[in-house]
Amino acid sequence: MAPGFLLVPVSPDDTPASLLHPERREPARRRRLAVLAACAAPQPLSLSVLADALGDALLDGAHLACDAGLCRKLPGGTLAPAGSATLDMAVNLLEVPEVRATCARLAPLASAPDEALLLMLAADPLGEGRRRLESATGRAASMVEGLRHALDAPSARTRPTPWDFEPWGAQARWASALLATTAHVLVRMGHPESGHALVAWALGPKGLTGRVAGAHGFLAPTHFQFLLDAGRREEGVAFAREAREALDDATPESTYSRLMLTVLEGRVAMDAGDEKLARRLFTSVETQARAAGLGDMVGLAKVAFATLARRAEQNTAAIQLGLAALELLCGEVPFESVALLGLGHAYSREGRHLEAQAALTRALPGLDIPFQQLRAYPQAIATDCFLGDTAEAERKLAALVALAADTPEGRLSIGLGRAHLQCARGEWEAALATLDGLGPLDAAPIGWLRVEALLALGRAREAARVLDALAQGLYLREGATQPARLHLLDARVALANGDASRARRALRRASARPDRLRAQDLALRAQVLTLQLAEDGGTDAQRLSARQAALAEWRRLTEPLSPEARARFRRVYDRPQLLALLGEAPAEEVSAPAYLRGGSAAFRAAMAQLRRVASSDTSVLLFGETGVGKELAARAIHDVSRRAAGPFVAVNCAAINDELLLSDLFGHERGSFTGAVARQRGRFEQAHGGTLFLDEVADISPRGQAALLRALQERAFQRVGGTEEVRVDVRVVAASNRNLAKAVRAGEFRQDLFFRLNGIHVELPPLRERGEDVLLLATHFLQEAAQERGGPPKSFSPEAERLLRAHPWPGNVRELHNTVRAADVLSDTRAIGAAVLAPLLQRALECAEPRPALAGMTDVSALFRQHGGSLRDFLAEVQRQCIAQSLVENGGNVVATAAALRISRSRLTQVVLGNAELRRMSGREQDAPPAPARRARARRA
Ligand SMILES: Nc1ncnc2c1ncn2[C@@H]1O[C@H](COP(=O)(O)OP(=O)(O)OP(=O)(O)O)[C@@H](O)[C@H]1O
Repeated sequence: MAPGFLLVPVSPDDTPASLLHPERREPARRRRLAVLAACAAPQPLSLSVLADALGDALLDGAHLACDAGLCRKLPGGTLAPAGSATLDMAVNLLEVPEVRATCARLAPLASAPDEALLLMLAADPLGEGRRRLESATGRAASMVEGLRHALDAPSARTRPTPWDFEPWGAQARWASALLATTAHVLVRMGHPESGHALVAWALGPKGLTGRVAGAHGFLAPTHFQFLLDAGRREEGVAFAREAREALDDATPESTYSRLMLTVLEGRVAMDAGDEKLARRLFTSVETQARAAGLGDMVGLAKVAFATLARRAEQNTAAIQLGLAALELLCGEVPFESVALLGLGHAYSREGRHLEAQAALTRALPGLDIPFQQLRAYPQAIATDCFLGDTAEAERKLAALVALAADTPEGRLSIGLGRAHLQCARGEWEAALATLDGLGPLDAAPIGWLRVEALLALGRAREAARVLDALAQGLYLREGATQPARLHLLDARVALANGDASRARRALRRASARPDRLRAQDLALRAQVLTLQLAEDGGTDAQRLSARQAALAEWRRLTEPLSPEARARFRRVYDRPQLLALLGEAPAEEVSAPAYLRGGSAAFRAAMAQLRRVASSDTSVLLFGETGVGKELAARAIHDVSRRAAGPFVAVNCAAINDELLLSDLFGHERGSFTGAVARQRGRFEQAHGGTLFLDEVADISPRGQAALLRALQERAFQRVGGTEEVRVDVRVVAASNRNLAKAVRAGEFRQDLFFRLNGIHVELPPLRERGEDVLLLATHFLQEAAQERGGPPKSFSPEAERLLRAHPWPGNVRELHNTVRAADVLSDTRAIGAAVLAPLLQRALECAEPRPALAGMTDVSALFRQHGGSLRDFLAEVQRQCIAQSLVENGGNVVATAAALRISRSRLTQVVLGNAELRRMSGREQDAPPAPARRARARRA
C-alpha cells in the first residue's frame, strides 16, 4: 500500500477507535471500489462512464487508486488496473457489501456476458444474482449450474457437477477468486462442508485448476485453511508444500497464494510450539510481500507477529504490531477482523478494557463462522460484562443467536455468552442452569464460569469439586503449564472452604505468572485476594503492601475509563471486599495503612499529610496529645515510604537518662563506661536504611540535643567512647506532645535542632475532635478483644455509645483502647451497658491531669459541633448525660443523684420521668411519663 494512504502515522497512541474512524477508512474504501471498477472491465474503462455508473465519490477513489499505483490512467480519460489491483479487488469480492453493490451496478456495463454474469453473481451469490444467471444462456451456463449445486447443497454428499472453465481464459483468475470467496461465504452461512467441497472440487482434476493453467489463485490457501479448520493438519501441510512448489511467481495471484500458504504454515508451526520456525516463515513473508508491493500481505505478517508477541506475553509489542497491521489492512475483510481480534485480546491483557471492547466489537462481524466467530463472541461478551456494559453484551448475544446455526458449537457459544451475561447480572442460579446444559465439567470456559457461580452462591464445596475436574482436564491437556487463572480460582475456592494455607499457596503460584492472567483475572481478583489473605494474617508491613498493591491496581484499571464506564465497572466489580476497602478509606487517602483506623475529616486530613510526607526523605515532626497515635503514625510514614523494607526503630527519649540515651542512640565502644563489656551498635546504626522514631523529643537534655543536632547535620557520629566516624542512612521522625515552638521560645529547646527536625510538621488531632471515630475505634477494639479471647465480639448499648461519644478522652486513643478492653472484661453480657462503662470513664477523668483546654469553652464548643444539632437539643443531651452518669454512680438513687447534681429532687424527677432510659436507670419504668405541659416544663429544666 502506498504511503499516501497512511493518513495518520501508526503510533502506539493509535487506538482501534482512531484507526477505524470513518474519515480515516473512507479513502481506503473508495480506493477499493475504484480498483474493483477498473478491474471489472475487460477493457480500460472511461472515467466518465465509471462516474456515471458509480457516482463522483468513486471518481475520487479512482484518483486515489492511481496515486497509489493500483490503477493507471490511460490517455483519453480511461482507467486500467495495475498488476496487484485485480488481487486487491478479488480479496474483497463478496466480503464487503459496498463491493457487492458496485458489482451489481457495473454488471450492465460489462461488454462480455461472462463478465456480466460474474459481476451479477458476485453481487448476490445466493439470491437474485443467481436466479438471473440461471436464466442466462451461453458459455456461463455450466458454471452457474455448478455453483447452484454448491450453494444449495449443505452436505458434502452432493458434489457440484463439473464446470467447463476452459473458455474463460483470462478470466480464470477471476473465477478462482470467485470460487474461493463463494466457499468462504458458504462456510460463513453455516454450510462449511459445502464450502470445503466446492474448493476441493475446484482444485481437482475436473475443476478449475485442472483445466486452466495458473488458476490456483485463491483456491490453494483457502483449501489449506479449510483443511486446518477441519483438524486435518497433516494433510493440509502436505498439500501446502505441494501447492507452493507448483506455483510460480508469474502473476500477482501466484505470489499472493504462495505467501498466504506460507503464513498459514507459520501458524501451524506456532500452534505446534515451534516459534522459531514460525518467526522465520513470517519474516520471509513480510520481506517478499514488501518487495512485491503487497501491503495486505505485509499486514497479515504483522498480525502473525502480533500473535507471537501475545503468546510471549509481550502485550505492548502485540498492540503496536496489531495497530500497524490494522493500518495496512484497513477495509480488508476478514483479515482486518483477525487483526482486531488479536488487538482486543492484547488490550484486555493490558487492562485497557475500553479499547479491548472497541476492537472486539469491530472484529466480530467480519470473522468467519463457525471457526472464529463462535469463539470470539463469548470472549467479547465477557469483556462487555467485565465493563458492566450488559446492554452491549445483550446486543452481541442477540447477534450471535441470529448468526449461529443450530449446531452443537453454536449452542455452546450462545450458552457461554448467555452465562456470562447472567453472571454479570448476578443471576447465578440461572447461569448455573445455562451452563449445566452445555457440556462436561472440564470444558474450560464452562468450568471457569461454573466455579464463579457456585462461589457466588456460597456452594464452596461444589465449587471445589468442579475446579478439581477442571484442573484435571487442563492438566492433562496442557501438561505442566497451568494457567495462572486456575491457581487464582483455586485460591478463592480454598478461601471459601476455610483453607487459608492452600489459598496462600495457590495465590503464590498465580502471582508467579501474573502475565498469564487476563487483566480482569489478575488485576482485581488476585490483588483483592492477596489483600484479603494478608488482612487475615501476616505482618503489618505485608498487610500494608498487599493493600497498596490492590489499590494501585484498582486505580490503574479504573483511571483510564470514562466516568460513565467507571461507574458501570464499579457496579459489577465492587465486590464486598473491594467496597469495604474503598469505602473505608476514600480514594485520596487510600494509602493509609490498615492499622491506622479512622474516617473522620480531621483524621483524613492528617492522613493526607502523612501520605505526602512519606514520599520524601525529609525529617518529620509529629505533634499531638498523648495517646493520639504518634508512634503509629511514624510507623505508617515508614511503611508507605521507600524505606518500608528497612528497619523501623523507635526510641522514647523521655524514658531514659541523658547518659544512657546517648549510648542508646549512638552506641558505645567496649569499656567506654562501667558495664560496657562489648561494643554496642546504637539505634541510629540499627535504623540504617530505615526510619528512626524519636518519641518525646522535647524531653532530651541540652547535651543530648547538641549530640543529636551534630549527627543530623553531618549524617555521621561517633560511638560513645569511640573515635571512628559512623555514617548511616536514616530518616528521622520525631514526636512531641509539647508544643516545640513554644519550648524554643522558652529557651528549653535548641532552635537549630527544632529546624532540623521540623522538616515537615504534622499535627494529629485529639480523639475528642474525631467525631464518629470514637465508635469506629471502640468497635475495632472490641473485635480485637473478641479475637484474643476467642469468642463473639461484644457491643455497646445505645446508652453506652452515648457515654463514649460524650467523654472528652484526655488520654485519646490509648485511653479508649484501655477503657474498651476493661469494659469487655467486666461486662457479663454481650451488650456492654452504661452501668459498666460509666465508672470506667469516671475513673479515667479523675486520673487525668486537668488540662486547661478542657476547662475552657473550646472543648464544649467542639463537643457541640460534633453533636451537630440545635443548642437546645445539645444542652438537653448534656443534662441527660450528666443525670444518667450520676444515676449510675449513685446506684439509681434519685435523692443522692439530685444532691450530687445540686438540683432539686422534684426537678430531677421531672426530667427523669420524661426520658425512658432515665426512668429505667432510676427504677421507675412503671411510672407514667409527664403530661404534655409537664413534659414541656421538664424539657425546659
Ligand atoms: N488511628 C488509630 N487506629 C488504631 N489504633 C490506634 C490509632 N491511633 C492510636 N492507636 C492506638 O492507641 C495507642 C496509642 O498510640 P501511640 O502510642 O501511637 O500514641 P502516641 O501519640 O505515640 O502516644 P504518646 O504520646 O503517649 O507516646 C496504641 O495502642 C495504638 O495502637
